[in-house]
Amino acid sequence: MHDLIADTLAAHVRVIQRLDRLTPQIERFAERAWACLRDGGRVFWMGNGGSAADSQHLAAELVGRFERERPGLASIALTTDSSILTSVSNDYGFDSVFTRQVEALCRPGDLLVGLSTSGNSANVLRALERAGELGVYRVGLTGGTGGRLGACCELCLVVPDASTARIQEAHILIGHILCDLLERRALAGEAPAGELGAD
Ligand SMILES: O=C(CO)[C@@H](O)[C@H](O)[C@H](O)[C@H](O)COP(=O)(O)O
Ligand SMILES: [Zn+2]
Repeated sequence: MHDLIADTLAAHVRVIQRLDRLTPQIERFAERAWACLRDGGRVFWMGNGGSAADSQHLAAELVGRFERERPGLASIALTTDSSILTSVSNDYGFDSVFTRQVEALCRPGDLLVGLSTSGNSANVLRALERAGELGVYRVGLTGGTGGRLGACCELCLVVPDASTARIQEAHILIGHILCDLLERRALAGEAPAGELGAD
């Protein structure tokens, strides 16, 4: 058991060390997300299983706070409303569970993040395709080969590892880096549109 724990810890560290190659893409992600929020857009998140948990975790960091006091940032996880999730799945099928919400909620200028470790979850891919038709900027977080996700996004961050768990651990680190960068921008004085006041 001791060796298994040591192996997992070592595998985690190896993946995290390889993430520096994604620095330009993380920077671009933060620039696009900041531009979206500053101009009154919203950052949406979606994914299945552990990636659903990551989606609501990261939306909560933006609406609430990450590490510093600052105004709330507009962010919504499409994974949280059990009535929407069950009714859309029941009436239209599980592959439509995010697409229907994208059609109802997303507007041009918004940003949608799809998290899929395989890059092949049909409900995520379908929603990203629809979001593209609606003028939404699309970011994919995936790993391994990237599956089909990259073809549905303007920006795709591929964690260089094949293990679902290691990819998820890298995704939440990337998400926390994003929250930190957005929080710093929010505190630098360039307020999001919602905080600019009535005139
Ligand atoms: O958290 C885990 C595994 O660590 C699982 O719940 C995992 O997220 C689920 O199997 C997902 O359905 C996988 O979907 P995806 O990442 O391939 O899009
Ligand atoms: Zn997991």
